[in-house]
This record gives sequence, C-alpha cells and structure tokens, in this order.
Amino acid sequence: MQTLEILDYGDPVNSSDEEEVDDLEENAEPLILYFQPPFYYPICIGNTLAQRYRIEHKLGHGGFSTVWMAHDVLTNTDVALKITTLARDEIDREGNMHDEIRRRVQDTSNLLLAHQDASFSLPSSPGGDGFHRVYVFPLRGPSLHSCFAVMSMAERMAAAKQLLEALKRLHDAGIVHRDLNDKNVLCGITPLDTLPTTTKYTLLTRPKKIRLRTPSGLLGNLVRPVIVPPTHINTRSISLCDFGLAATTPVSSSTPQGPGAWCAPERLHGYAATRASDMWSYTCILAKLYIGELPWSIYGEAPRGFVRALGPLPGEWAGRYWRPGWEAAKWYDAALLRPEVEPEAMLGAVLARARGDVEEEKEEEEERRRVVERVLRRGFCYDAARRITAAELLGDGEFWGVFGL
Ligand SMILES: Nc1ncnc2c1ncn2[C@@H]1O[C@H](COP(=O)(O)OP(=O)(O)OP(=O)(O)O)[C@@H](O)[C@H]1O
Repeated sequence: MQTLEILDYGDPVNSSDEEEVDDLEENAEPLILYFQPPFYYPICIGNTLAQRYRIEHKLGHGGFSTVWMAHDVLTNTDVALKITTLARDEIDREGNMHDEIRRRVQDTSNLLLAHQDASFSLPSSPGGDGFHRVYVFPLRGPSLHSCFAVMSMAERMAAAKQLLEALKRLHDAGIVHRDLNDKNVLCGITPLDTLPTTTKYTLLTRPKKIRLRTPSGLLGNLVRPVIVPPTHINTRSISLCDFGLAATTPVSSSTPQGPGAWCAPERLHGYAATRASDMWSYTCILAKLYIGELPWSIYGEAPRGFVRALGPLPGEWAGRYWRPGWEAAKWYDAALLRPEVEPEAMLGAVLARARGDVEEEKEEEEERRRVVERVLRRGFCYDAARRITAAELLGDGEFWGVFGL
C-alpha cells in the first residue's frame, strides 16, 4: 500500500523556469499518460511501497511502465521497481514468462529477471476496479542505447558477445525475445546500496520533479530520470531485459516488433517471429555498436531503408506488408528499384564511411571492416532459413578474433 510520509525528496521544478520545465518534459514520460490510457501509476519520491521499497529516484519508462529506483529497507539493497500500466485482466504475461525462463533456462546470467515471488499489485485508485502490477528487479545501469558512445570498440564487442551468449541460451530453451533493441540491453552499475540517499543524489543527479494529481486523487511526481556517471557504469556486465513480448516457439501470432527499424523484414510481412527474426534484431545491435547507428533510418517505413542498404526484398512478399497501402512495388522488384539505387546508402559504403577514416591501425581496421561486413550480411539475410544463428556466430572465431575476443 502506498504511503505519503516523505514528500521532500528531490527538488521541485520551478514552473516559471521554462528551461527546467522543458528539460523535465523532454526526458520524463509523457505526463498525459497518467490521465489517459494506458494510465501510468502515480508515484512520489519518498513513497514506500509494500512496506519495504522506499522510492528514491526515477530510472526510466517504456510504453507500458515507469521504472523507479528504490531502497529495500528489509534487505538494505537498491532495487528497480517496474510499475506496469493499468492491468484489466489477471494474466500476468511478463511474470509468467520470467517463470517460464527460470524453468527452461539453466543459466540465467545476463537475463534480467524479476526477483521471484516479490511482485505485488497496487489498486489503481481508491475503490477502483483496476490494478497496476509491480515487479522488483535487481538495479542495473543505463541501456546500451544511452551509453555505447562512452564504450571502446573492445568493450562494445565484449558486450555483444555476452548478449549473444544469453540469447543463445534463450533460443536453445525454445524462447524468442521478439523485442531486441539497444534499449533492452542494460549495463551494470557500481553498487550504491550503502550510501545515504543524498550521496546517491550527488552521484546520479538530484531528482527534479513536478507534482501531479490524478482524477481519482492519487499524488505523483513527474521526475527527470537518473544520469549515471561513466565512472559508475559497468560495461563488462550486460543484461538482456524486457521479456514482455517474449514467447515460446513455435510462435503463432505475427505482430511486428515495436520500432520497425529493428524488426526482421519477414515479421513486417505477416510471418511469425522465430529465432532467426531475433538474430536480425541482434545484427541491428551489432551494426549499431560498430557503426554508431543503424545502417538505415529509424524513421519512416523500415523496408525503404532495408532495400537501400541491402537490395530488393523477396518478390513473394509483395502485397503482404503489415500496413496495407504503405508498401511500394519497387521494394520487391530489382528492375523498378534500379533507377533509385544510391551507392552511398549500400551497406558496404555505410561501413566504409563510418569506420573508413579510423587513422590508428588502418590496416587492422580495414580487415575488421571486411569481417564485420561478412557477418552483417549473414545476419541481414532476407531468407530467415539461411540467416546466421546464435550458435554459428558464437563459433565464428575470425569475427571475435579481430576484436581480440
Ligand atoms: N532493472 C533496471 N535497472 C535500471 N534501469 C532499468 C531497469 N529496468 C528497466 N530500466 C529502465 O527503464 C526503461 C524501461 O524499462 P522496460 O524496457 O522494461 O519497460 P517497458 O515498458 O517494457 O518498455 P517498452 O515500451 O520498450 O516495452 C529501460 O529502458 C531502462 O532505462
């Protein structure tokens, strides 16, 4: 049950300071989603949930949750509380999947699972009929998305290898993740459990907050998330998180993955997710770690970017695009595409541009680029049956060897 005894944590944002308000609104979750579906649960810094988790700061948010840093006063450890959006049915998809993973995967290292039997529910409003589910996770650091830029190439590829090992264990156990992207891979954080809250705030930035009150009378804070300093990010230990869309194989439904640019092209054409479609998304992560960005734009219809970088999609996919009326005939027809081919958008050119001017160890870098391109082409193979598997890539000594791994 939520209590409101401590309301003085963090600093209220002065509503007349436009810069501070803009900064908060740009970096926090959309305020409106506390007032309209899918309804985030309002939380104040200083609330204690389930008589043990004292909310200290905000960690982030997704489409379906807000995630808070809390101190477990029973065990004296810091945890992350993932508070999902309003649940109307009893099916606990994410919790059930965590149990399934525990049952099927012997070694769950690098898979970020909620503490077993620790999740609980919060009534969505006094006397209301919905509820919000809370999962208690070990505290981790920022995602690869926000910290790969401070990582050396060796650290990036070591992270990619750990991620692939974790993914292979999932795949061997008959589970596909279905939502792989660089925001769902978290780095470690130097433990802060024993520090006083004020010292944590000095390290992670003080929480800047705006008060909000939902129509049912619950109070909450819109809070700017923590900024973990590079000195406290542990890039040697990464975790794959967010199993909200994970499923056991064979998967029967064919919904595409959230951000289209990370989604395997066959899934965008009505085919169900498979281990191979995870490997496409994994290859996107690999490409981003090496190039610094995806080889195609994250905006617009994803196949447009795929065909510019990799050539036309299989002809038999024409007419199956998941957004009827948005597909273009040239995506599936080399002859129609030819007049628009832009050599500088093709994968080899993108790689050369991104890594071609690395001055030190020029020859080694060229060799690395050749090997990376070979692997990316196997991962970005349109034919899912011929796409590289996690086991094949892990066994590719030449690839890991060029990064000293
Ligand atoms: N254990 C954790 N430790 C630290 N930060 C975390 C933790 N879990 C999640 N986060 C932060 O919260 C963000 C949202 O978490 P998550 O992706 O699980 O939410 P979601 O609602 O399922 O997201 P999506 O809409 O992408 O599916 C993450 O990107 C990450 O920054």
